[in-house]
Amino acid sequence: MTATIGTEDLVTRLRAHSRSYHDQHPFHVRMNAGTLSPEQIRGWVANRFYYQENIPLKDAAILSRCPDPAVRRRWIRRITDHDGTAPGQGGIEAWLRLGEAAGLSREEILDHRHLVPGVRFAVDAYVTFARTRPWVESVASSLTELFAPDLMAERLLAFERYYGWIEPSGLAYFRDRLHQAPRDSEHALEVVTTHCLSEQDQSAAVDALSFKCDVLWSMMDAIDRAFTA
Ligand SMILES: O=C(O)c1cc(C(=O)O)c2c(n1)C(=O)C(=O)c1cc(C(=O)O)[nH]c1-2
Repeated sequence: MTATIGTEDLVTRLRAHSRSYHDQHPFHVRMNAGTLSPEQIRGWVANRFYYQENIPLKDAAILSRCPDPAVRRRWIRRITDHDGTAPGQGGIEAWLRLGEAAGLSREEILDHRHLVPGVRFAVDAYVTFARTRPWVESVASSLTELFAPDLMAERLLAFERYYGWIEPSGLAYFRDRLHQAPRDSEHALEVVTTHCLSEQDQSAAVDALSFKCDVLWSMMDAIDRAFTA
């Protein structure tokens, strides 16, 4: 028989990954300290768009592998948050508006001309993970969102304070995520703690979160290398 281990332990192990979250990446540290140039901010926005575009594909992959209607009913909300329910709505559109507010054209964001190989590889690896790993592991990999709200709040303050050349209406994406991310991560944590009862399943969940921290970190490394002289 496989031993059952307390969920408190699991939550502690998962939360400990805040230490490898991308908020501590030197590029983010410089962003929040207000020392990035407009070109560097634009490079980050254009590259992060590839992540934004792929999040709904990743969530659709999770839905396609999840046998539980109750989980699917809540998880599907993530897709409509990003895609909206009509043209001109949703998070992907909000990110495009952030790009425009920062001086990029829609066209140059959508055609990926600024996308660097390392970001493409990291994001594609995240989507492939969701398509190939057990669905609960993919849910666990989304738990970086436990750590996202603090970074979003810090980023909002930094953008308002240091990057006044960005049209303030372009920051709506970050404001929306401030309440979406806690709602989403609370659900993901509920799924993981309900389904991962054996040491083996709990370790797989922790490994999935570790993999995701690496995805985010690799994206930042690639952006930093491409846009820092
Ligand atoms: O700007 C960020 O630092 C950040 C981080 C993360 C994250 O921690 O995965 C997400 C987002 N933003 C985000 O906007 C978003 O929609 C999102 C979805 C997910 C996910 O894994 O399902 N993470 C994140």
